[in-house]
Amino acid sequence: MTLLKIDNLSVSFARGKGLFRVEETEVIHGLSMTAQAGRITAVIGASGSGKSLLAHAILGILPSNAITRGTLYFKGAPMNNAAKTELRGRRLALVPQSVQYLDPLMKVGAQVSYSLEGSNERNDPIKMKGANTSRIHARKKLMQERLGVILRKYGLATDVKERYPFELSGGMARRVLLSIATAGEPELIIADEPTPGIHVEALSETLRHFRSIADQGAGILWITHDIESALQIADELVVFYAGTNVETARPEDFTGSGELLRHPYSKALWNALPHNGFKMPPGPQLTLDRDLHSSGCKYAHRCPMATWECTEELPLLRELRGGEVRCIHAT
Ligand SMILES: Nc1ncnc2c1ncn2[C@@H]1O[C@H](COP(=O)(O)OP(=O)(O)OP(=O)(O)O)[C@@H](O)[C@H]1O
Ligand code: NI
Repeated sequence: MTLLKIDNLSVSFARGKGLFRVEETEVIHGLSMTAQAGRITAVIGASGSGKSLLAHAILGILPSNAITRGTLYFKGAPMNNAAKTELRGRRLALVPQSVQYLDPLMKVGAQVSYSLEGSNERNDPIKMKGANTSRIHARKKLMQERLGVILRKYGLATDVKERYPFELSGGMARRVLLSIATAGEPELIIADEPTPGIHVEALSETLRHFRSIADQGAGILWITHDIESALQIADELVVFYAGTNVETARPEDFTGSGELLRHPYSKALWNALPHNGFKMPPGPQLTLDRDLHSSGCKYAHRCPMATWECTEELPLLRELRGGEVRCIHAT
């Protein structure tokens, strides 16, 4: 089932220029992709390619000078800002990049309980309408039990709920972030770089947790720099380049010298990995500014296959060999 559909999303930032003029810089263009229930969709691509902005656009937390165009659908219904606020933390959850997103002045138990509340309306056997004291007690007990269950699920001892974020080790904090994101039983989880610089064991633990969350039916949008770990758990990989998606591939397409990949940038990204010998793509490294101001394919200036047609307009996303590609020359 398609949980999230992004249709032709663009994001620009408005900047005052002089007294009366406002200049718009478009950083995401023509982005179209989906996320499915029970599947992990990895979003990979270079720094600055727009991955985090995509997450923020979905959650409705872009800065106020951002201008968004295009349509986002959650289970077929268009999401306006009111819908995003309604869905956020309930049916849509974010696993943030860092522990700094935890409230430093609030005990862990309270923070996890807060997101448990999110699942109440859908999932509460003890109705609060016309509540009396015994119902309030019963509900409190139920919440404590649920809190215990979720902490145990992520290997956290019960006493963790009495701790403040600064009293957590790095590994514990990561598990707390996972508990918070999953406590409300969201249908779609957006994980923005949940694994930078963590050691191998912790990484494989995190990957296992995400896989099991997806196996239980939630959709996961996994935003990462780390192609290797994305390949271990993702059902499909969406490759970003300079603010748009250039390819959707299956994990098994990342093999050999990239001959199964569809877009020249995906091939270059794959071949630049250490075990593939750091082979860098030909052509000059462009600054994003120059990339963005060209109207055609954002990769044209670096692409060995580029022809003049490539600089005319942004190539449409098309289906190819069981995946998708945004390149007129791909076969
Ligand atoms: N508030 C903002 N105002 C103007 N430009 C912005 C703003 N936020 C992000 N950008 C620009 O949008 C582009 C995409 O940024 P984004 O953070 O989405 O990249 P990313 O792919 O998540 O990178 P990383 O892998 O480093 O996290 C960048 O070029 C960035 O400079
Ligand atoms: Ni980012």
